[in-house]
Amino acid sequence: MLRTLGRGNTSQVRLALNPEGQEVAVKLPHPETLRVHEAAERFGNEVRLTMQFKHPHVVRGFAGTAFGPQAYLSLEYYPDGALSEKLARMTGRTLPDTEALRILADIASALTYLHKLGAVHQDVKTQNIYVNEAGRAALGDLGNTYFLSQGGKVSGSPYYMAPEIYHGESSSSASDVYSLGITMYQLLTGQRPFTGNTYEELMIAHLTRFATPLSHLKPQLARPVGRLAEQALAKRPTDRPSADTIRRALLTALGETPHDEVTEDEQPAAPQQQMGRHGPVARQGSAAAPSPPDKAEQPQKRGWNPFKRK
Ligand SMILES: Nc1ncnc2c1ncn2[C@@H]1O[C@H](COP(=O)(O)OP(=O)(O)OP(=O)(O)O)[C@@H](O)[C@H]1O
Repeated sequence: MLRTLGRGNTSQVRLALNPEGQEVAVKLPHPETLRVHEAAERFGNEVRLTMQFKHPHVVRGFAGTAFGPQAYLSLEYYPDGALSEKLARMTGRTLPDTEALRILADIASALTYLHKLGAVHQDVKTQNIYVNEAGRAALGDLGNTYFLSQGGKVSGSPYYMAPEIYHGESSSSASDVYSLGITMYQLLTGQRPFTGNTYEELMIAHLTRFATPLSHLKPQLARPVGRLAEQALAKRPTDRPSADTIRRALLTALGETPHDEVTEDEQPAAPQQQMGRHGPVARQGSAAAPSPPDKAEQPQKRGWNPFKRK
């Protein structure tokens, strides 16, 4: 292990060299994570799904052990850390438009892929986006991800959480699209559409307020992108566009011709039988847990965690 890259609620992440001499980020669960059943399940879920999904814009997993004292996950290393951390280091917390559009197109592409497979990510936010030196982005933290056909515990992060999740309803591809809409707004304007000093204030904002139209805040933005970002924040899930529609508009705004997303060789491999120390995991679903606080962006109010559901 070369050095510590960061610490989250569940694990610490260290830089290491794999047997091929390549730099990798290694996630090691905290001892408390392994002791608490739900947290250990969530880590195991992340290991299993990260190894299962294969997509250029989903953080790549190289190897892992889902459960037990030797549990770990080796991941592609991103020298800039999470996008939230990169933004916090930048004055104004905004990226040039082309960089923001590219990151959003890549994340919309990752969601298109997951949704096509019947999976829901449940935690799209800048803390879970990683950008490489070429400016290409990948969606990480699959701890809360689940397949709709198998069911899973609903979770999310209050700044990014769709109205129906606040209502206690189930998550869906549309609730991921809502979180993508918040991320679009944040990356393209430098501000969040909904703010609050308490969980309740934030909930009321998401349930009852309407964001200032992106076209007002950013008149130079390609109209279809602005319109779709606003529609992504629709209160009713059925009024939101698909991740693929958003992906196509973002690519068009970048001057590219969008092609179809999922190809044969992008399908996930069969579940990795050798992974768990105690045999393969039968099915995932109950592994989700509330999201972590974001150290860089957390409001200064004590006793309230804007990244945890009540
Ligand atoms: N692939 C990576 N490359 C570089 N740095 C990383 C990578 N993955 C994680 N990190 C760093 O480690 C920190 C902790 O990672 P992460 O937030 O995923 O931890 P976690 O405990 O698994 O998550 P959670 O808090 O959601 O339970 C990140 O904020 C980031 O700084």
